Amino acid sequence: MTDQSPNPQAFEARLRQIGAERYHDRHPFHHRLHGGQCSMDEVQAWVINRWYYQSRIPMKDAAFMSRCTDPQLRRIWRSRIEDHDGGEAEGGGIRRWLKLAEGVGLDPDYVASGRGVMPATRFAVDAYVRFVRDEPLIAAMASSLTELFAPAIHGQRIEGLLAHYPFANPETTAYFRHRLTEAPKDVAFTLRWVLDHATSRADQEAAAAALTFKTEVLWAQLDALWHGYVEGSIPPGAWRPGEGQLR
Ligand SMILES: O=C(O)c1cc(C(=O)O)c2c(n1)C(=O)C(=O)c1cc(C(=O)O)[nH]c1-2
Repeated sequence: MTDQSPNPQAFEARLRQIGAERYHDRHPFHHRLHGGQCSMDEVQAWVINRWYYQSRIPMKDAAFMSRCTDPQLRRIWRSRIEDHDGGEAEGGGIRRWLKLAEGVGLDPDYVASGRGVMPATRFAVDAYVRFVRDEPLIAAMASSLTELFAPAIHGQRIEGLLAHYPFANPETTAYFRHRLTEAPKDVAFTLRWVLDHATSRADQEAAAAALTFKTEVLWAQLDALWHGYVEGSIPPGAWRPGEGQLR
């Protein structure tokens, strides 16, 4: 029996359609943030919770690399960890995120401690790390393909923050500017790899499901932020406005 898997162009179009329908650029919290309607409490809540995602990205990439038997794949993948951790002197994305934290008036040590992160943020992000650790390599790689859609949202964010919030300046938005070149580099390689290797119907289904799962990881974090800080239903143990401020 022949496998009627769609050609790579059709498969790529399917992946892009998942982003068009489900990526978190469509979430009302992002419209509010980029449109300048967030209060500073809401901005601080976003920075604290999104920190947890940032902090776990290099850990999920290390989990991925621990499973790669191919040195060439590890060589390429390790630049993702370097982008976030950087060198001791200059740092990387993690340090740039903490500059944003300071810029919005938060104590960077408080943010880096992870205290105050909402349970739903933890559950969503931890699920992503576990997915990449446990699922087949094609699915693990495909789950990072949300980055196909990230440069557009980073561009909107830089523009929106600079237009609407006094804390926004080249230093506090540096995290997003760096991602404008880092993400396309990562995603060009990963998309090519997934298109070349997911040639059976089953692999294409698994890759599409992985990308869908990842859009849910991102969306769930913003739903939690909205419920907690826009609607004011802060879960027990989560950050409360006024805590963790820069002195
Ligand atoms: O601000 C965003 O909307 C956004 C989204 C995503 C994404 O699509 O997963 C990432 C990032 N930023 C990001 O900064 C980042 O380093 C990153 C790494 C990954 C990944 O899955 O490996 N996604 C993302």
